[in-house]
Amino acid sequence: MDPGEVHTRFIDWARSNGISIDGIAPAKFKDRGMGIVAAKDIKKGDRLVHVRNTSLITVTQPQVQILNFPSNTTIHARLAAYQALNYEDRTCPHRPWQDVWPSQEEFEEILPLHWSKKLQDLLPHAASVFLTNQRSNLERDYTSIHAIYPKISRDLFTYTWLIVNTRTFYWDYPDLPSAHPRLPKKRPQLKADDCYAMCPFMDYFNHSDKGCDSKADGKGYSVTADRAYKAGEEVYVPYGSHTNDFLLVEYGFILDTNGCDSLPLDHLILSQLSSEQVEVLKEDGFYGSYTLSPTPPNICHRTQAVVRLLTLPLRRYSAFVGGTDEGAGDQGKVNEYVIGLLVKYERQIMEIIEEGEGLEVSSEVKSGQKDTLLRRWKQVRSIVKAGINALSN
Ligand SMILES: C[S@@+](CC[C@H](N)C(=O)[O-])C[C@H]1O[C@@H](n2cnc3c(N)ncnc32)[C@H](O)[C@@H]1O
Repeated sequence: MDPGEVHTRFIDWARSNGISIDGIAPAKFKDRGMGIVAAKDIKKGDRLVHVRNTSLITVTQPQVQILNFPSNTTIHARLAAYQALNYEDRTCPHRPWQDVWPSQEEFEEILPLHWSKKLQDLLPHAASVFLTNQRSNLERDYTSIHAIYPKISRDLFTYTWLIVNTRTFYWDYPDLPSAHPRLPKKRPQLKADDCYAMCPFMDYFNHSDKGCDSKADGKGYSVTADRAYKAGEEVYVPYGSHTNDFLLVEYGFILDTNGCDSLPLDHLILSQLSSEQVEVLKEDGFYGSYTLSPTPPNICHRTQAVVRLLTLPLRRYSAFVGGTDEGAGDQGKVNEYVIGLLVKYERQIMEIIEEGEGLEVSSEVKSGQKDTLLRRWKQVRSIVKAGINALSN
């Protein structure tokens, strides 16, 4: 189970930097880089790792604070710039940590941001929306950093920005008092985008929809075993309740089994609405975020509402959203409408899968990228089929 020299050096560095590691070790896995294995049998509730708050990298750390950023620079951009400024410095204090991160080439292979346009154009709609947002956030951050640190190249910034994106943990500064001047904003105003911490060693854990519990408190960050593990088993930490489209764009992989997976239906439904219907839905708080899940009840309450507006007299829709009618009497009509949309979508999916299968592997279309894209589309088709079957019965 020897993880290799750079990893052994990093573990020594980690232990001497306030990180306790108990019963687990880094290991290399096929198709997912490094991860964590149980180095011995582990009991449920055992603490596997603790990272002291002073070993985290956050914007309140003095070495990040001394950098000069305009006040509207995002936390993501500040951490990425800090890493970029240190990246070429062999004497940087956390060099052993940087040495175990995935390379730029590995990101180019797995992250859709780096895929060719040909493949990006074939992404499922939800993934393509995530990618557009990611691209515009990166552009915003690069523009603000380039203005003050022009020596940081776009390539290096993109790399460290993606390192931050794939390797940070949620940290709402529990070690600092509520109105501490080092907080980016006063605590009650903290947004999720402010709560980034880079967490040495913790960032070895791969994601699964089920796994160990991670917890932050005033002393630092820790991971506790969610169940018993046999020596040699991989140990996961869930990154959150994410769909496979989100995981693909933000982290560069999809899960074969993902209890949090679903499909947004907005791209099928919003185009069916008249401008009056859009107004009604906005007023009632039911505009957008329509979802299809692979398991019952398959269509969410918001989808129930919008389809009622599309297919029934206004008063029946109003009774449903107002809660005076549960809507069972109209369910057949709602299901029939959604099945119609899904059957049409399934035909489009088949065409896309056919197009994807026909792509020749080349420098523009790497075989792993094509494989991931097709796997995702086949998952999308299964969710759609499950929806059609459930609603037909
Ligand atoms: C926090 S890092 C985890 C450690 C990482 N595997 C490494 O080699 O350093 C997150 C990255 O790990 C990979 N990853 C995490 N969970 C995965 C999984 N279940 N399957 C495939 N890749 C995974 C993805 O590349 C993701 O961007």
